Amino acid sequence: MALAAIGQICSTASMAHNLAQCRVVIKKAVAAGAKAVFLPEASDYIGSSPDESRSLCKPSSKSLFVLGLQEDAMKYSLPISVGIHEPSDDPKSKRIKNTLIWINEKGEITQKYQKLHLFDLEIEGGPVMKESDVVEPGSKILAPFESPVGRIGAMICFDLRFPEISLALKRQNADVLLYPSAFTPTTGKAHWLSLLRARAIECEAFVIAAAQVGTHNAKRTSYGHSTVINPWGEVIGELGGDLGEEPEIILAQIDLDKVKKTRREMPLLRRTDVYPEL
Ligand SMILES: O=C(O)CNC(=O)[C@H](CS)NC(=O)CCC(=O)C(=O)O
Repeated sequence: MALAAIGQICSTASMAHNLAQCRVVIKKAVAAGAKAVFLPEASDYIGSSPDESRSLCKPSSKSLFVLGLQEDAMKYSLPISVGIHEPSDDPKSKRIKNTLIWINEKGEITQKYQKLHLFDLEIEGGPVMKESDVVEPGSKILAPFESPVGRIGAMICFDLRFPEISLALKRQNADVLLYPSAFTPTTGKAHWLSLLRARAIECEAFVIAAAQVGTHNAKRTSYGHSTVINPWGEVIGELGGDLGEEPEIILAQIDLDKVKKTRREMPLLRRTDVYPEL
């Protein structure tokens, strides 16, 4: 049993401002005795145009945002999961990476996951997004890794719509599924909670979804509603759709016995003789 802190922020193009918001979350987490902190997708920045997003992008070793979080992780002996942007490995590429990094309690980056599914959306009279113009997709699932709150399976935002990836992580014994996100208000209202609960129920795992909230710039707003769900599908922590006075957190006990008990009481044995194993 360990306490997780999930922070909800509103990133802008100012990395200093975004780091300050994350530090409010971290301070609250430390005061509460949390054993790990979870921050949203794109916590480092949300640009107002593809060009701005590209120009703000730096290697994590040179990002004041990432260095600041590494310093805090070390100072408080507190691991941090956070969504950031990184340059492509191909110096000629015009696209950047949408990455989740795990900073351990010594302040070292020990895990990286690059978002597999990119969000291209064109809703009539609604939001239009073309993430694939700016972001290059990853090409592998990150094997689940150990943390103070259990074995973590990392995904990002739009990955939530693809159960194949969460099922593959569950098959590798993930206890906790992460979906750091920046959902649109339109799709969030319609689908966010149902998808998160479905992933928790079908994987019999905890789901931790730290979300961006509120108005990032004249063109972008996020749905918020950061959520934590247990392996039975019950919402054990939830925030609202406004930033409020300052970034808020959810504190949630991650009880790994609940994962074992749920999987023991209702085994979900797949018919891989009939359909392929994921
Ligand atoms: O722009 C950035 O830098 C950060 N990235 C995002 O906000 C991404 C891509 S635009 N958002 C999503 O994947 C939302 C998915 C969603 O809303 C849904 O599946 O309904």
